[in-house]
Amino acid sequence: MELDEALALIRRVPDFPEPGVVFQDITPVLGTADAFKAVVDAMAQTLTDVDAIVAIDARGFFFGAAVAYSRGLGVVPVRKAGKLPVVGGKAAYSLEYGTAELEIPAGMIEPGQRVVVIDDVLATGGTAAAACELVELAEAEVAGITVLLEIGALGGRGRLAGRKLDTLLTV
Ligand SMILES: O=P(O)(O)OC[C@H]1O[C@H](OP(=O)(O)OP(=O)(O)O)[C@H](O)[C@@H]1O
Ligand SMILES: Nc1ncnc2[nH]cnc12
Repeated sequence: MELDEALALIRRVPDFPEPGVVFQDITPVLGTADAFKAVVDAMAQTLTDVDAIVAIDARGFFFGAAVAYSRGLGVVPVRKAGKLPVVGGKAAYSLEYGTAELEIPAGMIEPGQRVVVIDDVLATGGTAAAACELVELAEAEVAGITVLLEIGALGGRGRLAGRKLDTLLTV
């Protein structure tokens, strides 16, 4: 399947999870074998010199794990607070529809490693910026951020200024 056809499967759901938000639902991309492959392959091609992948809880796990597997890399889950048994660092952040805290597992990233952060959607950039903060807290380098979909009007790209940012689609 062509990448464009795969990306066209993303559904826009008005007023979810709260009034005024247009939710970009990537579920049909996950559930359609050819689309999932097209998207994962395209995300994997954005990586250059990389030692590890950080994938963001929860939707980022699908893409981060698949990209890591396809590139022969490990995947480090950055999780919503309270889910990891051994925590290396914590960062609070706000996103389009709320606030939360992310945690990185201890000892999974070596100082100096080049790490790419992977997620499904970039909106305000709060989540991705927090994940980058955690990578840098581990004294590793953020080699890039790769997302499937960027919501341009919410300014996430500006929040990540100076970093390598790859997105397959901007709406
Ligand atoms: O750029 P931002 O404004 O920070 O928003 C983007 C984040 O929002 C969504 O996650 P959500 O917290 O809804 O969690 P989920 O993946 O568990 O559904 C999405 O998967 C990104 O991680
Ligand atoms: N509008 C949106 N759709 C899907 N995921 C999101 N994360 C933050 N804003 C979002």
